Amino acid sequence: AQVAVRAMSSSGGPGSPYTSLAISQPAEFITHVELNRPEKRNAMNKAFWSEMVDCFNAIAGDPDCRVVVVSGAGKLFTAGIDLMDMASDVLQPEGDDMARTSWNMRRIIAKYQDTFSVIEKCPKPVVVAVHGACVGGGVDLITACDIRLCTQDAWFQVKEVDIGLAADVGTLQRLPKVIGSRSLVNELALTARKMYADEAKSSGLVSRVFADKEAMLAGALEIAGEIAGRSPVAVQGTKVNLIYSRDHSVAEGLDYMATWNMSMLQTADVMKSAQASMEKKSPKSIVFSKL
Ligand SMILES: CCC/C=C/C=C/C(=O)SCCNC(=O)CCNC(=O)[C@H](O)C(C)(C)COP(=O)(O)OP(=O)(O)OC[C@H]1O[C@@H](n2cnc3c(N)ncnc32)[C@H](O)[C@@H]1OP(=O)(O)O
Repeated sequence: AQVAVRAMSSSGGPGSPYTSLAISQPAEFITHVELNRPEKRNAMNKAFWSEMVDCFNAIAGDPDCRVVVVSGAGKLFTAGIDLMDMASDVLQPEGDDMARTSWNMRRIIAKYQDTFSVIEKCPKPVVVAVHGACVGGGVDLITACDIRLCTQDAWFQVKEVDIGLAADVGTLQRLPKVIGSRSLVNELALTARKMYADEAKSSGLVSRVFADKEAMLAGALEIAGEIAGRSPVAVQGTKVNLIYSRDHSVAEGLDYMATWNMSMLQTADVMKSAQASMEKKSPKSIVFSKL
């Protein structure tokens, strides 16, 4: 996995294992994953749905990556699922009878769900930076990320009802956990109305709004740098436990945490970090072992 991530540095061109993504390493321990079909508004084609899984599995196992930034190339973040590819893949499951066809359809949907669940399962935090439109599958994608940023011109649309389906790859499950108002989630999902940057910020979908894409990417890299400079044991344990706690009771979360830290507290990172803190040094001055 590690080799795959290294090999794909500055990809998108010859030698890259990906056709829909461009991967680079803008700074030590930071991986930038760019949705890279700008001429098709980064519409999520067949290649994209499987390449994201390969890419994030590789990132999960790469000790030289501690944090990921995701953004879109070109005019906007993404136009959602590729409507041209959709007909041939999702809408034509094979099977000798209804049971078998349905079974195959279920398998296809589960595979599509993996494309974004892999982001959540990756222990490295993922910062997503949205400019322009974020449509349909784009909302599924960003709700699986850990930190969401956008530009002032960004808009978000749970578009699925407009194309005749209930969103089935994460939005309906994760968006209610991201923004506090159930009523707002219902309104967005049932009407497919666009939500603009200011409302995205006030509702809690994004934590920061930037004037333009350049400022946003600089901001994303700054946040990523703060994360990458801290103990990977602490950071990855924090992500895993935050997600666990979101889906469990407080008592279950505390129990899981105790089990997690009974081993993870036995790390040199605690002593190194505590010492730096006593000496009023930044954690970024510490050299942590790779994880
Ligand atoms: C089990 C499956 C689970 C997944 C479900 C996911 C569901 C969804 O994602 S629902 C949402 C589907 N997306 C859409 O309905 C958006 C369609 N696109 C647009 O509305 C506009 O393109 C957009 C507002 C995003 C941008 O407009 P702009 O004027 O900037 O660009 P266009 O001139 O429209 O497009 C430029 C070229 O890109 C192609 N393209 C855009 N979107 C898609 C798409 N979703 N699928 C395929 N291709 C797309 C467009 O055809 C143009 O191509 P070309 O004519 O060759 O230049």
